Amino acid sequence: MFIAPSILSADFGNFTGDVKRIEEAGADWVHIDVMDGHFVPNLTFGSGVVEALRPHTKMTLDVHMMVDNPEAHVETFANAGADYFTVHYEATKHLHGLIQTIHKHGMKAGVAINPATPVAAIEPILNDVDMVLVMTVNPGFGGQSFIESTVKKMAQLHEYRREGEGANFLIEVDGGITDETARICAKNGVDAYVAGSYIFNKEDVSAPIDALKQAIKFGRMKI
Ligand SMILES: O=C(CO)[C@H](O)[C@H](O)COP(=O)(O)O
Ligand SMILES: [Co+2]
Repeated sequence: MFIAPSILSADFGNFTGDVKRIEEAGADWVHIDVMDGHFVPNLTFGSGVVEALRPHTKMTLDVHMMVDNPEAHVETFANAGADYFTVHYEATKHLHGLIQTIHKHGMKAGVAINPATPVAAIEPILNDVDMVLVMTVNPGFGGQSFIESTVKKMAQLHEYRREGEGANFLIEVDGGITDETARICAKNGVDAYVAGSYIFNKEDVSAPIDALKQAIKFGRMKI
């Protein structure tokens, strides 16, 4: 299991300090939400934040691109030190080619699906990706509530991975993740858990990270 705190809810004036705090508290990845004000209404940050964080942590840098035309940014994020580069199915016309380009640049390729997008839409590329991100809220903002109807997509992906030949992707969830919702996701085969407000809204970030790990362990026993 991978716990991936989203720095969307961190202190924008002290990203390196907050990244050190989550690393010491046992987080595995840093989730970096890139928003362009077009694909989603919000604007956040670009590859400069990845480049600035890279020397300060050994954690995997998990970049979530909520932008139109993600093709234009593959090279800069690869050079900045991103490990996962996850693009939205809804944001590109040439998903298969984009996955190839991401791999050519030495990054792991993820594909994200919005709550209204079915798993069937990405089935043709499931054997080509390293991760599928099931959005459990509509993208754009932190602090929203988990959308229950997304759970069956986790189960479908888990089933596909178990039955299908050549499928080797991780399943990630993002949005409204708490100990309660993480337990539901864990029961449905999820590997990576993004949480922003649940972690950073607490004084002591180790308590929510520990609570997530416990909930996931418990949920996995029910698979
Ligand atoms: O991609 C995102 C929003 O589009 C964020 O990663 C996500 O919302 C995390 O925030 P929270 O855990 O507070 O819901
Ligand atoms: Co995200």
